[in-house]
Amino acid sequence: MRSAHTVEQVRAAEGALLAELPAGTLMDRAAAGLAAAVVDLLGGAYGRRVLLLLGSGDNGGDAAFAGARLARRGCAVEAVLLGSSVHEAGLAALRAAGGRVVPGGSSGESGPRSRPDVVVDGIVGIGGRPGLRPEAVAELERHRGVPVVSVDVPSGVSVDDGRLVGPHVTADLTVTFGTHKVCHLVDPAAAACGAVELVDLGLRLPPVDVVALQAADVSSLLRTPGDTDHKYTRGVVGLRTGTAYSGAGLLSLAGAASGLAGMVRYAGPDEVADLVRAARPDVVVGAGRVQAWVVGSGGGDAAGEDLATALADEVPVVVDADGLRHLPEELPAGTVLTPHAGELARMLGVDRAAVEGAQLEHARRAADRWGAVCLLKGRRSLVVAPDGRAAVTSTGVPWLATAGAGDVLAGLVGALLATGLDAFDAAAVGSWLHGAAATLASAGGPITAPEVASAIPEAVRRLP
Ligand SMILES: NC(=O)C1=CN([C@@H]2O[C@H](COP(=O)(O)OP(=O)(O)OC[C@H]3O[C@@H](n4cnc5c(N)ncnc54)[C@H](O)[C@@H]3O)[C@@H](O)[C@H]2O)[C@@H](O)CC1
Ligand SMILES: [K+]
Repeated sequence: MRSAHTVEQVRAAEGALLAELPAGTLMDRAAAGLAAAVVDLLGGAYGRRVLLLLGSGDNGGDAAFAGARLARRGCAVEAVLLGSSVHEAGLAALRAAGGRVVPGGSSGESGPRSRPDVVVDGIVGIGGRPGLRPEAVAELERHRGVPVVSVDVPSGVSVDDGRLVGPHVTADLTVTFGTHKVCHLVDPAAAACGAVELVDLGLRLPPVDVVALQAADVSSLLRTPGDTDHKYTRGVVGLRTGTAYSGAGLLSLAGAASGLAGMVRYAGPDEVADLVRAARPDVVVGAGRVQAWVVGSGGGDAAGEDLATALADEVPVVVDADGLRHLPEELPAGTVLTPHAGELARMLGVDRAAVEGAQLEHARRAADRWGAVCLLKGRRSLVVAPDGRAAVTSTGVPWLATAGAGDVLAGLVGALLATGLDAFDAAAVGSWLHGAAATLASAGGPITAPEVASAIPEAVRRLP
């Protein structure tokens, strides 16, 4: 599991460790890891040109000490000072190792002599306010096209919530220390991190609020059938979907009928039921006892009625698409809402851009408002529980942004709920598997929603 901590948690853990260790130990560990990552990226050290962008805090200190290590290994290291002050010990170490300070600025004459092979962004770290000063923006602009390694976080991003609220660095690689921060996992900031590498500092950290499941976590959460299981003990998932748009109904069914639950029931309108009978002999048509319902996908105006009927059964419910327009004031614990950014914006009465810019905040608002798990679909879908816990989905490919993919996801989450997973785990595991299935189906090329559904069993088979 990848875990992300807040700045406050990191500071507390660092403080405790700093008190036990000789001065400079943590920064030395950070700088060693950072220098090694830069050498890896460059494919060597000797003769490589490294440009450090140094701000005034310890983030710049990390970069300067790493620069000293790189200079000792034969890199030509230059530094531009962008802060009102500089980490003096770091700068002294850099100079002693042969690194030199060069003026910044937009003119080629006053700056570094030749194009660097890498820019190391030590402008600000976890102590930074979001945004960048104009000098920093100009300096970054000047080296556009050169790979950027960010120290701890891409400078300028909002570290604790993953927002982007002003100019920021867009990194190829971010080398972070001690633990992941929220901005490494949550979009849109996560998209600015590039690849993320974690350097262990030996911090003792508290439990986390934001995680990203890995394959092994999914494997241990997934309920696999035992010798004594039969179809009913494995769980029955029911669908009241496709009332207005039969295609969406069939796709939610395809997601639900991927073999994870013991049985799938379709309880939608007769016209769609006829299609279901023809397409899916494994699906039982007609209402009956279920352990979880899926409603809303392709539901149109009837989705409100479908939702009310499902809720009356007092089993967990996945509410998708049109169902999200008919939410009652309060929902029972165990409900999963699956909006995309536009739907969540409508639910909360805000602009879509506001949701896209602050995804964690808005998903948390919805989870809190309705007392339900909110699965906000996006490049890195977010699953948030009413108590604020969040799981970020790290699987998937851009090709997954295709019509009907959300219907498949709703069905899949419903099937997982029916197997007995709680709402948070069902949504997190479902979202992870959905992304993994998309990656398998895509194999680098375009995909359609039915192909994603068909690849779910293979995604499960490949779990460790
Ligand atoms: N605390 C520790 O024990 C460790 C900290 N480490 C490093 O220390 C960093 C945190 O250092 P600091 O607390 O000194 O803070 P930062 O280096 O993140 O930045 C704070 C400084 O930047 C200025 N600043 C704030 N926002 C700015 C902006 N938008 N543009 C320009 N300047 C801005 C502030 O005035 C302050 O001088 C971490 O990110 C990490 O890189 C590592 O060395 C590991 C150990
Ligand atoms: K940085």
